[in-house]
Amino acid sequence: MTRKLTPGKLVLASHNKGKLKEIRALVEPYGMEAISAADLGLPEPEETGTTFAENALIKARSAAASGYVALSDDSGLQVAALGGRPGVYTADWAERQWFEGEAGRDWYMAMGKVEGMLAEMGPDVDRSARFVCTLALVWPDGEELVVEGEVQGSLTWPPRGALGFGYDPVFVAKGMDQTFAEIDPEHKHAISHRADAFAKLVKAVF
Ligand SMILES: O=c1nc[nH]c2c1ncn2[C@H]1C[C@H](O)[C@@H](COP(=O)(O)OP(=O)(O)OP(=O)(O)O)O1
Ligand SMILES: [Mg+2]
Repeated sequence: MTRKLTPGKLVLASHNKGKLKEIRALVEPYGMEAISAADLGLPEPEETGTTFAENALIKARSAAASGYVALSDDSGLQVAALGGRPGVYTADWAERQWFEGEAGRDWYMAMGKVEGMLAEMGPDVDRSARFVCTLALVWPDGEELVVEGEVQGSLTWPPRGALGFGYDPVFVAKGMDQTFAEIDPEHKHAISHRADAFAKLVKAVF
């Protein structure tokens, strides 16, 4: 049995603003006060793992050195026709850029790269894809928990919608017509890979 999480401070070991917003909304109802790794001045570790779980553990272990329980999220898009790519390299496919004085990633370029590869395969290419989310919870004394969630769907082009982040404008979940960037955040929280993983975390620690 895993240790339970008691209400209090929780470090979110992510430097992605879109994710931070979603994870905050997920943990706050459980009485957790979410602080980001950046707020604590923690460095962003290099994600040298080859699996989502390895990278999630690298990020959470690094943040747990702060003395607080740490929660990280390593996630990505797996496209069937591309043999599961970009997968753990999803963030890397969007080059780092500076937007209005802030560091960020060029998601439009990344979505275009995926679309270009699919387009080369012809009009009948299998457009199915899934988002994967691995959450790692690490206590400062070394206890660890890893859970994984997913959502199945397909890719659409051109991108639609301005909500969410990352690849949301091109991802349509199974059985839906709207992209993840066109639906309310509450709706995305109910069906996303992050919500799926979080539900498993809740079962284990709350
Ligand atoms: O719900 C999502 N909607 C759209 N795109 C998403 C989603 N979830 C993950 N993604 C894409 C973007 C993200 O950047 C990459 C994961 O890369 P990943 O290394 O886990 O995150 P990151 O570098 O952006 O932030 P950090 O490592 O500081 O948590 O997959
Ligand atoms: Mg990352």
